[in-house]
Amino acid sequence: MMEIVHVPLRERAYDIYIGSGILEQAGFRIAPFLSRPRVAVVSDETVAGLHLERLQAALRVEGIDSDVLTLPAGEGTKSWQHLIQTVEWLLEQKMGRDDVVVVIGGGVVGDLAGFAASILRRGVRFVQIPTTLLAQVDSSVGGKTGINVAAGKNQVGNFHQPCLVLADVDVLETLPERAFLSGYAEVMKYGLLGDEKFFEWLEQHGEAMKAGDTCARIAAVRWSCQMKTDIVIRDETERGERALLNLGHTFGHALEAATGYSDRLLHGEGVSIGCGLAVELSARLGLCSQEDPSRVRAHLRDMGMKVELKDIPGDLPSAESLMDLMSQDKKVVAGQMRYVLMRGIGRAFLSSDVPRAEVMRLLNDELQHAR
Ligand SMILES: NC(=O)c1ccc[n+]([C@@H]2O[C@H](COP(=O)([O-])OP(=O)(O)OC[C@H]3O[C@@H](n4cnc5c(N)ncnc54)[C@H](O)[C@@H]3O)[C@@H](O)[C@H]2O)c1
Ligand SMILES: O=C(O)C(=O)C[C@@H](O)[C@H](O)[C@H](O)COP(=O)(O)O
Ligand SMILES: [Zn+2]
Repeated sequence: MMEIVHVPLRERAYDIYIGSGILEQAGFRIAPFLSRPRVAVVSDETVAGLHLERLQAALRVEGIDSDVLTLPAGEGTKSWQHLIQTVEWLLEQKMGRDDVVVVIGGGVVGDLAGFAASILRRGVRFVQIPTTLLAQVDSSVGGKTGINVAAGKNQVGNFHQPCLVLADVDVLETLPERAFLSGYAEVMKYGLLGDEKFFEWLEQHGEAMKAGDTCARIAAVRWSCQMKTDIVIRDETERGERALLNLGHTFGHALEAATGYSDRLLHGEGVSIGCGLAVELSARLGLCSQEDPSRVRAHLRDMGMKVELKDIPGDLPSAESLMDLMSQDKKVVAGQMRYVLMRGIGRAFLSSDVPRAEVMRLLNDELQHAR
């Protein structure tokens, strides 16, 4: 069972292979990109322990040698410290301009090592082998790479497209449920932002995906990658439409910063809560019906996801502080916040016309429930 999504970005075009048994094909799929039979692999400790051996075996079948850098698992790895470590290691490995870096793991190592590849000798090619649902449907596609810094989430980075993406849904079998649901938030985001039919399909098949149904997982990954590709090819560097992929992220990124990029709140959990807030804000502004926030939050609850601020363990800062964190958002233009809002499910749009007082009211109401 295999699907291919092509990303037609002229000289940066690439294919996304999605299916079962794709990891075993890594050697012959990567070989055509190599100028010599050697790659540098970057992973994290958890993924390396579970899936690295199979990757290296698949490479060996094609006579490809691999050296491996294994980083700590978790959001904290998307840092200056680990960026330096990764770049220095790639230089020690004498990875040249014509070599290829292979990243196997979730969005954390994908974003970090993709960024390292983008600045190594002013840019070397890299292959993404995403092992979380989130990475398969979102972070491995579209070329956003980067790290978190004191000023905020992904504030230092680059657009650098991979040359190949290998998404093997079999590796999701070892993924803990919490990480699966975090990725599911980004899947649901696509339905909310641009395709009500997909949202309906998720309402019907979300449980099957969670239970491990391979066909449902392949279908959802393909659908998501195709939707992201369609947007990215029209607006690769986020001058306009691509910002729709940021639905739920203005709130979500601020919440991740407020919780210290820690285990208290995973990226997708921030997105899940952020999508709930974005649709609630849209309803309060009279842009969509009052039923929409209820429907979205009901589906999230049914799936067992975090939905409201009260679902975040521990204390949260004030609405004022959250607004301050949100002011670092990359969608800000001329000092003005821009929000992704909804006219209905599947009908997101970008707006700079949102009264600050309305956002403050929403955050204060939600914080009150959380106390
Ligand atoms: N570049 C983009 O377009 C983009 C899009 C969405 C999210 N992101 C970024 O992605 C990051 C989140 O990615 P993530 O959710 O994949 O987190 P992650 O990379 O931290 O992975 C989650 C956890 O699952 C473990 N893991 C990974 N694959 C596994 C497997 N198959 N079996 C068992 N455990 C496994 C990891 O070791 C980690 O502990 C955030 O930093 C977010 O900002 C980037
Ligand atoms: O690919 C995009 O564009 C996205 O916005 C996808 C998001 O899910 C992702 O979290 C991205 O890293 C956020 O980008 P940022 O520019 O808001 O940091
Ligand atoms: Zn995201």
